[in-house]
Amino acid sequence: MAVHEIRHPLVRHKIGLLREAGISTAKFRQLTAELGRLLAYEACQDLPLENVTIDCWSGPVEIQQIKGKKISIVPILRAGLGMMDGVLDLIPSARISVVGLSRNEETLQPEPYFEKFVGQLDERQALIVDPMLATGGSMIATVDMLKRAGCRSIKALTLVCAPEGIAALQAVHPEVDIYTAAIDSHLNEHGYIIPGLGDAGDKLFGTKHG
Ligand SMILES: O=P(O)(O)OC[C@H]1O[C@H](OP(=O)(O)OP(=O)(O)O)[C@H](O)[C@@H]1O
Ligand SMILES: O=c1cc[nH]c(=O)[nH]1
Ligand SMILES: [Mg+2]
Repeated sequence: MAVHEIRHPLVRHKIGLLREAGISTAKFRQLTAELGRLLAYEACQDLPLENVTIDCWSGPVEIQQIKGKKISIVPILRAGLGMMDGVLDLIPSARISVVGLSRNEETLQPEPYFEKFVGQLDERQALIVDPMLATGGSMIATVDMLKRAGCRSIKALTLVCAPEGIAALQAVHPEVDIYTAAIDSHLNEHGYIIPGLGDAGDKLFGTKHG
């Protein structure tokens, strides 16, 4: 598994802004979508191209198109929705497969509550989006679900990863590449990433203050 921590100055700048305590819901949403867009740009770097001849105004011309596999964006509810629109800005025709998981605050285990996948997942590149990879449990469960549905090509886009979560995902699904804006220090005793962002879902949806 390759872990791509994106070093682009725009990504470094925006992830820094996102860490500010007291950030408004509007600003958190805006930056999360912008980072989703920048990470999607990086994650699509190796999509294969094919040459196609089209009718241009000046006559036939050979152009390049993305070949083969079509993309399914896979937001993990809720927080993954915050990145989804940014990814859709770049890939507006992508199909969307939704996974609902809620991390139990006591056990830190992901509890599934929703799954709705598009068809032909075996022919699609899945781009899972979730701002936080903490213990890795939610990402591992999502990859498990996608594989059970036949998906064979999966990438994970996250804003912040804990080293513990990367190791856990790597141990179970070594072929899944990660594209992230930051690899942080560690998890605290409550399973939160340090320094991290706090609770990304609550910040995006305005369900908790502070
Ligand atoms: O790597 P893990 O230890 O599994 O933790 C990460 C998960 O926790 C958060 O979601 P949460 O369950 O809080 O749901 P929410 O998005 O609805 O707030 C986050 O968005 C990830 O999905
Ligand atoms: O740091 C963390 C860990 C899990 N979920 C979050 O929203 N933040
Ligand atoms: Mg949450």
